[in-house]
Amino acid sequence: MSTTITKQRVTLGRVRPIVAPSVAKANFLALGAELEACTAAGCEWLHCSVQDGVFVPKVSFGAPVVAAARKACPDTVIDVKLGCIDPENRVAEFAAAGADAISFHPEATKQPAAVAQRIRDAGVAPGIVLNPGTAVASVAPLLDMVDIAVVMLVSPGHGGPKYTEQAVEKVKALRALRPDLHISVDGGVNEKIAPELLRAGANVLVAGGAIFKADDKKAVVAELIRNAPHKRGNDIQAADDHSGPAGSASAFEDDACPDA
Ligand SMILES: O=C(CO)[C@@H](O)[C@H](O)COP(=O)(O)O
Repeated sequence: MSTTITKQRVTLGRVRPIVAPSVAKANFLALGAELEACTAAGCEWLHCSVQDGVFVPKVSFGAPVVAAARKACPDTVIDVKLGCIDPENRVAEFAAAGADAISFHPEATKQPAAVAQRIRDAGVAPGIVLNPGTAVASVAPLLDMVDIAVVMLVSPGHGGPKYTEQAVEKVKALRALRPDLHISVDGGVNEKIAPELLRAGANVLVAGGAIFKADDKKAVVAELIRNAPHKRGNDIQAADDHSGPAGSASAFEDDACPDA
């Protein structure tokens, strides 16, 4: 299992709650100001959902927008999710654009382990994305090769139902397998379902509409992680239940939190 620092901004170990606005939902006419407002509100990561119109039916944006986000927010983690066929062909481009993390769909490539290694060799933290139809068992052999698992609550680009309960079960299973992993949840995440996802063991909340539609982004960020199990006095049982070997502590830090 990798326990080293992959790149300065994405580290492994005792995880903490992080809010990652999904840049695709920003107002592109005011992108710099929108992203700066997110970081000022306490968002430590920015989530860039790249969709190629093939693996994901919609087209979102590419490396120039990622580079713009990097420029607007030089100290923020730029977390790229490649909704692209053959992600191996995109790694160099997004690493050069300034990505700190690149996640990909295992189904989008014939050689997922090689893609994870290519991302790491580029100095970027690798991650895998689990669509609603992707089982944890099917990605288990890859888990030791990545620093992030993104659990989708929706089918990217398709709309349709939100698979919250299935996502909660996947998060619990992933947390049991990798106590130090960044486990991200994505797709319709809001203040109502965030507590359940955090209790299950997720620590990165990707939120698009919830953040970008809000006038008071700081209040939304605070509300999203208000019941995070890392906070003293809150119920940390669920996180402890999935924190790895017997006797190990909760995966959640006690006191590192954007609004603490
Ligand atoms: O890439 C995707 C979905 O395909 C996500 O990153 C969404 O764009 C998140 O936005 P909300 O569903 O939270 O509004």
